[in-house]
Amino acid sequence: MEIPVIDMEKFGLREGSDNLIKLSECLDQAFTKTGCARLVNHGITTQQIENVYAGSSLFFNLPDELKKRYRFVGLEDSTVGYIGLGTERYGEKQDLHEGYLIRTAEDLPGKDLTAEDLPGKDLPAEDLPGKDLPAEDLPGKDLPGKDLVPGWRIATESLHTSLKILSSVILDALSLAIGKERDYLASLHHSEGDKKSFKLLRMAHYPPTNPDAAQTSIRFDEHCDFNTFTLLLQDNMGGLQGRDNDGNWFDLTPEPDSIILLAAQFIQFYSNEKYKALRHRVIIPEEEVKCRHSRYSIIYFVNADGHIPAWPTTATHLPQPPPNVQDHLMSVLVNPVN
Ligand SMILES: O=C(O)CCC(=O)C(=O)O
Ligand SMILES: [Fe+2]
Repeated sequence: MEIPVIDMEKFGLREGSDNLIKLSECLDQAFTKTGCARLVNHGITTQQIENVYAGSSLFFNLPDELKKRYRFVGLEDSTVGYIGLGTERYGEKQDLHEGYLIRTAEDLPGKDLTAEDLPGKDLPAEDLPGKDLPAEDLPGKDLPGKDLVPGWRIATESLHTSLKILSSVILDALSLAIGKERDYLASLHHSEGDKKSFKLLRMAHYPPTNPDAAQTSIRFDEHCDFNTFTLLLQDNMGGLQGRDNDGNWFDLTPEPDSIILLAAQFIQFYSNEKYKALRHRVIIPEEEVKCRHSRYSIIYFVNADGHIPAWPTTATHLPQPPPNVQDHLMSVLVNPVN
């Protein structure tokens, strides 16, 4: 399966509407054909991405008791926090991923998480989790006794800002693609960062495993996303797959600096089913060196505001009246147990 490549530089991102029309045509083709695209020359630098992975590596390698302090408690009370290994399950198999969900970088662990918390607090900084990274890349390099993950927040904020800019261009182009005014989707996606916002950024970690684990487990079981569209960044470990219209799985292979764009449910419903949310999953790589290695990814879920109908009131194949986005999310998301 050939994944459509969209070169964002060609459209001069923030310029004339003519370019936006061209982008909307590319998105229309990509979403109609495959439900996904590979974005290149999107303006986000390798360094921005690597810095976030470095912080993720530092955090996810902390002991469980510490990570659980930041536990996600469910969408009703809060949309943010740490989701532990095995607390989300999408199918028969055991999911092997953990993640940290945020609305803004401020939701990441703050000054309350210091070197004092670490079991190995007397160790030199280079022996702290993430020691496989060069010392100058370590977000917590100013240890000991300081805020442990300031670099994670700073790096995440920078990446998040860039992802927001990219996503607003895509929202505008998709509005045109579904035959609406340019600002149509933006007007349904106002909220950002506040308690009501369901635009979420997830830092994900897939711990090392072994080839036999694939019998009973999977890194992330198949599903489609419930938001509008998803921007997905992955390291070079591989395993991400999408499912085509005939039910066959194809690889969404990592390529340096590219971002995978996935059509999700909201755009499926609001395009009158012209676009289909892409089913996807992350498998345990067959290649032993890869499956014995951690995998990191960053996923930006662009979602409409909580009070917006989850599907149009004109959709005849769906129950009417539609629930709002917030209630719909609550009903479909697997609520982590703890
Ligand atoms: O980590 C990945 O590559 C995929 C994760 C995913 O599909 C999700 O978080 O919805
Ligand atoms: Fe997903």
